[in-house]
Amino acid sequence: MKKVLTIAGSDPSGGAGIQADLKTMTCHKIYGMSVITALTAQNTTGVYGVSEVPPEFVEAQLDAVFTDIYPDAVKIGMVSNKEIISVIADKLIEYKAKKIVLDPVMVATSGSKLCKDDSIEMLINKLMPLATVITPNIQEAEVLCGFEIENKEDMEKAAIKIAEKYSGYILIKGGHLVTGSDDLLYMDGDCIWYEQERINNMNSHGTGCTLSSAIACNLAEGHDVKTSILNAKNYITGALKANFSIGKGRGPLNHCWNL
Ligand SMILES: Nc1ncnc2c1ncn2[C@@H]1O[C@H](COP(=O)(O)OP(=O)(O)OP(=O)(O)O)[C@@H](O)[C@H]1O
Ligand SMILES: Cc1ncc(CO)c(N)n1
Repeated sequence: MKKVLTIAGSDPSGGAGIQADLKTMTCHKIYGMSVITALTAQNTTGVYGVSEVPPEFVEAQLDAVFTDIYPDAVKIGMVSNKEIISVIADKLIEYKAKKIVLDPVMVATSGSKLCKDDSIEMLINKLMPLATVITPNIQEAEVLCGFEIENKEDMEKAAIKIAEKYSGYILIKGGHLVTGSDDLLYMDGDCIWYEQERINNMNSHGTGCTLSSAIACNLAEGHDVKTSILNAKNYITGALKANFSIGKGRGPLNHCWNL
């Protein structure tokens, strides 16, 4: 069985963060492991509190995992401050971690901030260079490129701009565009569009976490980046189409739809 590690925040309501990642891994028949960076008090209606894990304890968790069960791929989600980002980058370098999917989580679906403004530079300079693929949504891509994105043409321009600072694969997710849910993969001047008709389902809490974990699972299985994204996109589409509906707000996906 392949092993994947998620480094992310906890969502006690089970739709996003660590919980979404571990469910996704289990439904891919992958052995999932988790290093928790922050506790959040959140549910389908919003984020009501965040308690960051001390960086030394993030470090202790990373040591515990890497010295015992070496992951075949790593997914990084919510990393909310500079100290935590720095410690993660140092440890990933020390343990020579491979196949790293970085979801630069900045804001929750509900609109709450999940990272401090002054940590973004550290994320760009220390963590992004280690990633095989980064998966910003539209809003996060806007922060990374410095201009507004309104359509697919803007997404291509944004990817070209982000590529000035980052040489790996860039997947800009189009889930927040009104026109459709097409995602753009950019690398070395090549654009690949993963086209998907918009599914009429407001229960999309945790789609970003789930997609990046599914990509990590596919990379761990030995698929290349393009195939991993195609498979992950099919998985997320199925999980949205399953039309699961729980909670009082924007509900989670049905992670088990494929079993
Ligand atoms: N209504 C939808 N129909 C089809 N695909 C969707 C829909 N909403 C999101 N997706 C897909 O889900 C994936 C995650 O995209 P999205 O832009 O929602 O990420 P995100 O904002 O990081 O997610 P999160 O809500 O977890 O923060 C992408 O592949 C996107 O295309
Ligand atoms: C813990 C956590 N990570 C990521 C997201 C983004 O969906 C969220 N809402 N919560």
